[in-house]
Amino acid sequence: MKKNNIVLVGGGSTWTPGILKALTTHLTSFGLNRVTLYDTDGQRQEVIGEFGKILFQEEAPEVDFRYTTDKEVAYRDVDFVFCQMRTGGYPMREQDEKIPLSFGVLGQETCGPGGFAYGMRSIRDMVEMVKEVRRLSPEAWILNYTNPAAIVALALDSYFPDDQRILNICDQPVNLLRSYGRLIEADYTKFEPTYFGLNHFGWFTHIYDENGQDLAPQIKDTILNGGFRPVDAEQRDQSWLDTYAMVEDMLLDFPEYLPNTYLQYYLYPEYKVSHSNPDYTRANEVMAGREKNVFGECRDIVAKGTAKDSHVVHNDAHGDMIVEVAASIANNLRQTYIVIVPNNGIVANLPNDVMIEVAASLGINGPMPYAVGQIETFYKGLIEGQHAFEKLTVEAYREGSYTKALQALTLNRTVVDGKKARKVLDALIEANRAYWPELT
Ligand SMILES: NC(=O)c1ccc[n+]([C@@H]2O[C@H](COP(=O)([O-])OP(=O)(O)OC[C@H]3O[C@@H](n4cnc5c(N)ncnc54)[C@H](O)[C@@H]3O)[C@@H](O)[C@H]2O)c1
Ligand SMILES: O=P(O)(O)OC[C@H]1O[C@H](O[C@H]2[C@H](O)[C@@H](O)[C@@H](O)O[C@@H]2CO)[C@H](O)[C@@H](O)[C@@H]1O
Ligand SMILES: [Mn+2]
Repeated sequence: MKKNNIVLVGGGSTWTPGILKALTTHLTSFGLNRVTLYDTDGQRQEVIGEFGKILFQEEAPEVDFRYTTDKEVAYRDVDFVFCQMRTGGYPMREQDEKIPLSFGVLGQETCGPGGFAYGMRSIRDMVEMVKEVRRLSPEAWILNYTNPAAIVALALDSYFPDDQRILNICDQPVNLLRSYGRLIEADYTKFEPTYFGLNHFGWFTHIYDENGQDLAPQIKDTILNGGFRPVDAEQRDQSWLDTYAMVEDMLLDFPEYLPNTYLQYYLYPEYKVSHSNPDYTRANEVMAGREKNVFGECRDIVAKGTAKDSHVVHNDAHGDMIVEVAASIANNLRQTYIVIVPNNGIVANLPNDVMIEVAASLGINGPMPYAVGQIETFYKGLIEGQHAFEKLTVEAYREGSYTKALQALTLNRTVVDGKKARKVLDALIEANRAYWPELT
């Protein structure tokens, strides 16, 4: 089996320890020669990098592990790029959430105006990353988690239409599959799902088991009769438990398919605003929780000199998914994952240029998505509106167009009112001067 050189972009991410751990537990399916962390923030990355040194020394000493802030070192001679950067960090996520809320509009990291603002920041750094990687490692696979993945995917498709080795992914569908498995006491690894939509905007239509039986009706009944909790409920903050609980509400109103949890923001924006604290949002919860814990625990591990028995890296869908996706591509395993790809006829009644999220077989030539066919009017209408928002966001960025930015926000189901959209946009422009192109 080939031994790969990989770089993790956003080495200082709170998710990096989990990915590093997943790399060490998947060595028999994804061979490693070298693992490099790269981050623009050297101080942040150093804490995780020192933890990584100990982890690899203990679990996989044969792998060359290193961390750097030098792009030339990071991106040269690489087989796989795992990307998870956050331009502007949590302080800007806090702005994305709080600014819209201050106008009575949904404040969320990847949805609505927050997702728009974050997308406008991510595009710049993601485009630069791809250019630099292509200069130094033209053949590398770029697997991207960076959010908002829907907007990032559309932007990268528009900047690099001929690049067949960029794959945008999200761990939420597989998290839902794991959660269904726990709910009905079934092995989720045997599930064969059918799923369609955009990123953070999709539905499971069927979940077949290994005998060909569709488990979706049983899953829906179980949720409607007893609620829904994430597979790792014991490790979740209350806001995530509330989010999963909303799946029951969505099924009561729209019982046809199993919804992605993120649809709650589009189907019930007023409820979500009225249940948000404009002074303490998810960014505050993450800074006080996951960020503090991950960095604190990495420092403790470094002080102790061992990562054995540590909790910083509980086995999570996020780490497993990106490593398994890489393994499936590298070794032509043709396993099925739900990933983000250009539509090109997969959903028959949506335009080709929509970046859809669907199940695909992943092999040496990348994703081979399974056909979905025609979708019904309700879903088509929702997706077309959301796609128009995403497309206008990318065009607003590329053209520096205030008009397109205003159109994007007005089209978004979480905003709707044009006057409100203008107020939110103007405040977001002010907060993002260091990151966005000028919009005229
Ligand atoms: N697609 C998914 O399902 C999924 C799941 C989880 C997290 N994410 C995304 O992963 C990313 C990381 O999330 P986090 O919560 O750990 O954030 P974080 O702020 O802890 O980590 C992001 C890191 O990226 C670094 N960074 C910023 N700009 C960079 C650049 N241009 N080049 C290299 N590094 C850069 C930062 O310094 C920081 O260390 C975010 O984009 C988040 O939305 C996506
Ligand atoms: O609010 P955050 O920063 O905790 O999470 C935002 C991310 O939420 C989803 O990711 C889940 C992930 O699916 C699951 O594996 C587990 O690790 O929890 C994460 C949330 O805590 C979502 O898919 C991502 O796109 C978001 O970045
Ligand atoms: Mn996601």
